[in-house]
Amino acid sequence: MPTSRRPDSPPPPAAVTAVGLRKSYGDRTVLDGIDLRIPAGSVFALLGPNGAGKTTTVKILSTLVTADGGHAQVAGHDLVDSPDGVRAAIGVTGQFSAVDGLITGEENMLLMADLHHLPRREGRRVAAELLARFDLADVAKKPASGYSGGMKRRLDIAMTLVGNPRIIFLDEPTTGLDPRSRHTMWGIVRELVAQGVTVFLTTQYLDEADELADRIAVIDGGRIVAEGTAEELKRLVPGGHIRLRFTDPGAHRSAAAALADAERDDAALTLRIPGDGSQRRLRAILDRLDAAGVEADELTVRTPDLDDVFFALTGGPTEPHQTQEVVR
Ligand SMILES: Nc1ncnc2c1ncn2[C@@H]1O[C@H](COP(=O)(O)OP(=O)(O)OP(=O)(O)O)[C@@H](O)[C@H]1O
Repeated sequence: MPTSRRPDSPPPPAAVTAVGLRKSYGDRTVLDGIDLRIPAGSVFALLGPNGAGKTTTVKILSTLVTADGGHAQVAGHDLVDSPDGVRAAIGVTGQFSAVDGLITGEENMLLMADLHHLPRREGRRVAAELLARFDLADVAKKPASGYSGGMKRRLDIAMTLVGNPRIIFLDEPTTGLDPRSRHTMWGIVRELVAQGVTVFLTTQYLDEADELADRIAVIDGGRIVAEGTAEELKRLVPGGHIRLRFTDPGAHRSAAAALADAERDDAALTLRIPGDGSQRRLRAILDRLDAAGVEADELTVRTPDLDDVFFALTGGPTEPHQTQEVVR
């Protein structure tokens, strides 16, 4: 559930602002003028298909790559004037993990503690605390190469937190993880935000953005094509519908006659009726079918979701459409 703010409270300061960020590789424009404003303490999702420019945005904002144009501030530090200030305030975990598989989880953590110049005793304390918090205490003394994908991601985030960053960039944190590990990762993100950390995540998964983000920007071909809350984005697309499927052509014909506002597909023997899927709307449709003496073989309700937004804005879905089936 995204974090919420009291309506009368002043807007929080920005953790990240970017204006007109541009980047090209050769003659290929990868970012074509990206504007962002991410309030401190919120979760922001940059949602886009492969090659949209998500990782490039993260690399620029985390000072790993220089932009060709535009400017940005992260944690109040300008990327160009104060890259060290930016680096001191952020943590980044990417698709290419910082975890060294040849050493143990604990050794990876202690290495990070050394990089942050923590005194030895303090480093051990922080490492042990974070390993426990991320459910890695039992495997702390085993080489990280034997960890599962989810464990490696958790270790990666734990390593990032050694520096106590106020802003964390998570580049596709759940790509390749099984559903359980994805949910664990979502829990971790929520916990971070509860502690006041700002989370900037990139994702190809609409449900992930929907689940976690206060605001979502949809990026496609290096441009932000829409930005808003999940609800605002869903309002951009036409409403849902109720779909009836028949096996008997006669029943299909009778139902079509009874439901004059239905869109009819004679080949598939389906009817598609605009509607919000509310109980009242469903009852009205079923009553009309009953009155006509026909019964549908399948009834599905489809409410607009981020898939639809994605489809409308980028010209293609990233995942198969999910339908909520209510009667079969
Ligand atoms: N160092 C580079 N040299 C040349 N092209 C690059 C370089 N880095 C990225 N690109 C190109 O820039 C485009 C955007 O890449 P980017 O990694 O930012 O996309 P992405 O949205 O993160 O996609 P993915 O989900 O696949 O990681 C891609 O077409 C990619 O091939």
